[in-house]
Amino acid sequence: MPQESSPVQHKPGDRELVLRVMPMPADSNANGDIFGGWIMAQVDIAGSILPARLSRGRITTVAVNEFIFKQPVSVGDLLSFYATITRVGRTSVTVHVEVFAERDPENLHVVKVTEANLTYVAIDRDGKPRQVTA
Ligand SMILES: CCCCCCCCCCCCCCCC(=O)SCCNC(=O)CCNC(=O)[C@H](O)C(C)(C)COP(=O)(O)OP(=O)(O)OC[C@H]1O[C@@H](n2cnc3c(N)ncnc32)[C@H](O)[C@@H]1OP(=O)(O)O
Repeated sequence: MPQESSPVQHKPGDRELVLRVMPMPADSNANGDIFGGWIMAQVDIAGSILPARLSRGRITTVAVNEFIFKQPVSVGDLLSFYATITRVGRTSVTVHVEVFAERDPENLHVVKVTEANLTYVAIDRDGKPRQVTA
């Protein structure tokens, strides 16, 4: 664990658990699986954590470069979101997010359900791009 007062450093390639969440019945679609849009929203939040830390301020999502639903997600799956910074530009940061589902406590197994690449832009108070690092 970092000391409370020390800034957290992230280098491209470092993978970090940034979010854990369990979908509920209200997040289901007509097939009984979890809505893709719900998963996308969680991935957007998870992907924003490292760029927000790195840029030390406001960020916004500029692009979802790739998004793959590899396996359906079910109510009660424990989802873990791992993020890796893959590129740091002048004002933008690109992140790879992998989502794993831990399911079936009686026969516990872990499945990669989703992966995505997203790009975030550091913005100032007026919503204009600003440099990621000073
Ligand atoms: C404290 C620790 C805990 C942290 C914990 C904090 C949690 C923190 C939570 C925050 C929560 C956020 C997560 C919700 C995120 C939303 O919900 S965001 C909502 C949806 N997004 C929006 O509404 C954005 C709308 N778009 C815009 O406002 C403008 O297009 C932008 C993004 C400011 C960019 O402005 P622009 O003038 O077009 O900028 P431009 O100079 O052309 O490009 C800027 C950069 O973007 C890149 N770019 C542009 N288009 C693309 C593209 N299609 N693909 C890839 N890159 C592109 C450019 O290459 C450039 O990068 P650099 O070369 O400078 O590195």
